[in-house]
Amino acid sequence: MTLQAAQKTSADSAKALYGGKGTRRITVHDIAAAKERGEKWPMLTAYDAMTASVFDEAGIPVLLVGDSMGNCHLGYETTVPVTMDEMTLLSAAVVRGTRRALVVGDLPFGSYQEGPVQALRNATRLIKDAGVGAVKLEGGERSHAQTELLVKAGIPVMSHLGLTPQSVNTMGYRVQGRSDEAAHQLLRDAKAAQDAGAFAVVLELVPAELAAEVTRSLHIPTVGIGAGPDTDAQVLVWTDMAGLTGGRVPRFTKQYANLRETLGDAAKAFAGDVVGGAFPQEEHTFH
Ligand SMILES: Nc1nc(=O)c2c([nH]1)NC[C@@H]1CN(c3ccc(C(=O)N[C@@H](CCC(=O)O)C(=O)O)cc3)CN21
Ligand SMILES: CC(C)C(=O)C(=O)O
Ligand SMILES: [Mg+2]
Repeated sequence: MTLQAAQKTSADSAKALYGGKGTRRITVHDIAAAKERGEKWPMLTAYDAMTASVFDEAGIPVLLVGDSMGNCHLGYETTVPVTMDEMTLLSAAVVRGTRRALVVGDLPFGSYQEGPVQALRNATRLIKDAGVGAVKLEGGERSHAQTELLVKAGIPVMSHLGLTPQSVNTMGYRVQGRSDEAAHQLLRDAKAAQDAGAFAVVLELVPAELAAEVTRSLHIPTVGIGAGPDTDAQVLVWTDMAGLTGGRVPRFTKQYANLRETLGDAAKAFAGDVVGGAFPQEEHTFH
């Protein structure tokens, strides 16, 4: 498929999710309706207002302010150091840059593990101070009480299972759910998330067959990343998808542009013009 055709397909599917209107923000009800209609939808991460506005105008219906901002935006090695202050600041920027997308904010490591009350306090901050429409947290059974309290309080929750990067220090970055026991645990986690009231479940780095089984067993949508073709939605980290991430990227990523090269070339051209005296010219100059 050509990129243009791919873009058209993406815009069309987003339009379907918008119910053909596209004049208001997507809600979790639109997400539920898309699952009933069997529609697939795209999700991207975003960490700033300008990039978010590009994705919003491109028709991406759901934007995740991921704690992947830790490595993709803030220069940390992992997502583990990301704080509530950082999440709140960048989530607010993404909300300001968008008009139609449902903005989901990740709850960072240490902001909900103490228990439901801590989770509610921090999720409330993202809802009130940043203006996000939903939050995401890692863990199914282990985060059941947190999810339940947030949903009771009126905060939509997206759950995140499989590879949960906030646990990198215990699990590493390996494919999850390969053994029978691990597959059964993933199914239990997915059910726990659904029972607690989650509106969607991210499945990261799990075998495609298992992701398909989880997708069939739930009435809420699954959002895959490295989980094969049979989830209801797909999410990618935007800097990976656009070719801006430096160094190694996960094998499940597809690169749709090469922003690293494009930006580098622009910077080199500017530098050359300054050194060679070709910039600024008369049209850039005031008298
Ligand atoms: N830039 C970026 N992209 C991501 O997708 C991402 C982040 N950052 N940060 C948070 C988490 C961490 N993620 C990761 C990190 C590493 C692998 C990785 O190295 N995967 C191996 C597969 C390992 C196996 O076969 O078991 C790979 O080769 O892709 C995967 C997901 C996904 N998330
Ligand atoms: C990879 C997605 C699901 C995520 O949690 C993030 O970007 O932080
Ligand atoms: Mg995350």
